[in-house]
Amino acid sequence: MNDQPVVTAENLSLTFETSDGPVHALKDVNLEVHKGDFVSFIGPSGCGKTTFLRVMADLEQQTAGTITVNGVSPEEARKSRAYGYVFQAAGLYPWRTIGGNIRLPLEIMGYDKADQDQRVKRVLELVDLAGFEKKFPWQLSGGMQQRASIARALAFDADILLMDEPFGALDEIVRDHLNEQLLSLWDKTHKTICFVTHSIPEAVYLSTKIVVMSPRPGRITDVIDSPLPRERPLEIRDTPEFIEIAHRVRDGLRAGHGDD
Ligand SMILES: Nc1ncnc2c1ncn2[C@@H]1O[C@H](COP(=O)(O)OP(=O)(O)OP(=O)(O)O)[C@@H](O)[C@H]1O
Repeated sequence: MNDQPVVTAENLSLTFETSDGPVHALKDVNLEVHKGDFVSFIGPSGCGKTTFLRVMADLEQQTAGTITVNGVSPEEARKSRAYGYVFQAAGLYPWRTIGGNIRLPLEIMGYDKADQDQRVKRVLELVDLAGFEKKFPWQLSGGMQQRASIARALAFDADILLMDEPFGALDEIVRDHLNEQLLSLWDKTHKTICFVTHSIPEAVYLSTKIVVMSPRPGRITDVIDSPLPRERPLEIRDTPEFIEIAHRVRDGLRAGHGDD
């Protein structure tokens, strides 16, 4: 694993001023994410998972502390197209085909037509949707739509994929399948992935690093570097090593609740 830091947050805090008073969405967050890491953020609602992803992506600004992405500010990283962002809802435009949806950011960024065609084809193959380019979103299952939205985030070769609970709305079997596919995609593309989830098994199955968070104020309570191998069949979830990490995550989540 490469040791080059992709994200470095130091004493990062973000307080929202609201009519009900200040909301401490993030308080003194310290974290390093390395190139090629698969990092999951797990914690109860309101612990700042989405806010942290949004700060990385330059969609929100911290009120104290520092953060760098690829060694520069989130704004500079955004301008150099360092990120792809995948949301909980696939967010595909119903009037555009799957290919048309993936092509949209490429059109906006001014890629020429031949380059667009080649990129759309490549990312559809990566997410196992070759042949679905001309279909409309409503002709695909929920899981396939989510894969299309991942393809859209991959199309312009961002090295960092920010994924905010992308599989949260899907049933467990579909989710298992997408988790396997996501790991294989991560392996093939060497991306750095930051992934928000509420699911302990999902976090443990996917991650090289698990960041456990707690609310009020939003903070990190544990960072677990996973000892699991990179190669992970779904059955790994029944092994003692897997169960031990899952226990540690659960304990971290319980301890955070106890602070309320
Ligand atoms: N724009 C905003 N204005 C005011 N408060 C906000 C804003 N965005 C988030 N918050 C508050 O900041 C805290 C952290 O929110 P955030 O969405 O990051 O949590 P989360 O861990 O992602 O939660 P969930 O799992 O429910 O998505 C919450 O208390 C939330 O209400």
